[in-house]
Amino acid sequence: MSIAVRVRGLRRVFGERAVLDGLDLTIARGEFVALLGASGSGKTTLLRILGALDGADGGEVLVPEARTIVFQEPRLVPSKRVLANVTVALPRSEAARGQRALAEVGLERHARAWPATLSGGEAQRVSLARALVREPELLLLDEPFAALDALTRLKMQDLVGELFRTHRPAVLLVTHDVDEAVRLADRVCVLRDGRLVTDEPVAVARPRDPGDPAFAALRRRLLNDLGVHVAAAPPSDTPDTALSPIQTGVI
Ligand SMILES: Nc1ncnc2c1ncn2[C@@H]1O[C@H](COP(=O)(O)OP(=O)(O)OP(=O)(O)O)[C@@H](O)[C@H]1O
Repeated sequence: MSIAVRVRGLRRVFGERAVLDGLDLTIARGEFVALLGASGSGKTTLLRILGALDGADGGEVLVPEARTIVFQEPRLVPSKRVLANVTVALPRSEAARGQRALAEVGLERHARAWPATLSGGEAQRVSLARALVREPELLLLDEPFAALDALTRLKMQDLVGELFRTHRPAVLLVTHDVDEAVRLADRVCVLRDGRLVTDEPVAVARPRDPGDPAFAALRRRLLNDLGVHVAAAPPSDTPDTALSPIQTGVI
């Protein structure tokens, strides 16, 4: 297995608290890993360290040079048109790639638009195009769909799945949404008390259907690992409307 990310014994301390405390994580090249954890468990801290936006207090972190982060908010430059936002980090000679990246996220006709005229979902697609145009070996996604409405979120998940299959970067996706993690990832991890308490492959056939018993069983296990106790699946004659919000998998 060729490795994209190797983290050993990672420690990060804020004040008195070791937010990351002996964390180990390996991501293979081209592997999609989802990271779940309660609010404040240190997910963003880990992502920021992998993206070199923050330093570690101990341990070993090996990541590829070619890496990019997509945040919850698109962080576009308001004074640059959409295409210029996408190509901002490219040499001028490679600007044509920006147009192709926009086409991949379905926004080729918005190349000359200003960021302020885009919807939230469109702006986030631009930020994905900006990240992928550099062909990163590691793509760090920090709750990239959290601010979007449920329908846009599902469409974005499909898009990220497609882009992942085309570009094949290693991905670390931080999310609060257990279903999103199970839909997209090759492996899911749960961060608690400074380290990964769960790290397991997603053994659910693709395309992944939340109605698949293997999907539901993994969801239930992950929610339990996150401290949310969910009863076993209801009998099949129970109407869907009986599902509680927790069973949608968003923590
Ligand atoms: N620069 C900082 N200075 C002090 N404390 C910090 C700093 N950055 C993060 N923390 C603390 O570290 C803990 C973990 O924060 P982090 O943002 O990594 O959690 P998270 O799991 O991403 O949470 P959420 O899911 O709510 O986004 C929190 O208690 C936070 O207050």
